[in-house]
Amino acid sequence: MAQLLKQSVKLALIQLACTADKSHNLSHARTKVLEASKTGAKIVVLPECFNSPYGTKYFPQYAEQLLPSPPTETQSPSFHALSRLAREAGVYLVGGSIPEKEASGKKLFNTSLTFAPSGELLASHRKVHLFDIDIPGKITFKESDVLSPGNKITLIDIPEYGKIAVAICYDIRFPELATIAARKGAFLLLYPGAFNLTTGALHWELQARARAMDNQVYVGLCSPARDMSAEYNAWGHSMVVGPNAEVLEQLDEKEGMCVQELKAGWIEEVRKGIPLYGQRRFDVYPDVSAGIAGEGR
Ligand SMILES: NC(=O)CC(=O)C(=O)O
Repeated sequence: MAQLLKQSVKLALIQLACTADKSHNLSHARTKVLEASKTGAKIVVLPECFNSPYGTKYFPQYAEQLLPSPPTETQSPSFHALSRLAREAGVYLVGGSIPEKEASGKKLFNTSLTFAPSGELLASHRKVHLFDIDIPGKITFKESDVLSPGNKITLIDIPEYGKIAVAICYDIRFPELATIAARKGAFLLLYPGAFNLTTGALHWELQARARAMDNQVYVGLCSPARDMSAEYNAWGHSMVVGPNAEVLEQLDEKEGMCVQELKAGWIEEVRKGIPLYGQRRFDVYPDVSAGIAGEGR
């Protein structure tokens, strides 16, 4: 049987210090992505909302339409900066996420764009599950006050390496998305995400390891660095987890970068030892991946 990850590849997660200045965030991301590419990383990931503060009052102000053609560059600065950067660095760039304004201008989304080393847009993922929570005395957040949800699972076929899945932050709490992506052959689940000091301490590592353990795949979570002067304090702790749910690397809360080699053959080795894949009982419960098309764009 063919290996899910066709050849070993270095993954870099950039835990970026994000500010309220969009053009600074874009140029700082460029510096860090170029630094990541010098380590030999071929898949590079930025955090959720890396070009804007994370907060519902900021999304309308920072949102961009995603217009690929040249005369519209001023309307889509992040789209163009990420595309150019993927080409300049020669990497597959999972551009964290940015607030997106739909063409009609009516709806806003939290959207992740993935570019090939040619600069071509390979996929866009709109956060499917919006972050609406209310933990008394701790944190209340309601993305759905201003954002609309996406409606697809995003699987991206990278010819040299295999399939990866991209989803955003709160999406990780819904294991169906991960299971469907893994059953459709993903070797890596990537989540740009910004948990906070309450939910980060409770669930960040647990979620990453659970998705890896359930599906026996690699998982990467990429957070912004923590900024205690911002209204929303990100947890940080970007991490790479292996298919045995082993934490390969985890940062603290400060700006930094995880660079890890994902090893071809390791997923198959893990699945040989604990052969969940041949032991499922679809005669007892349904296959959640049946009939669902994972799409790139
Ligand atoms: N920010 C999010 O989307 C999710 C989060 O912080 C959590 O699930 O906790």
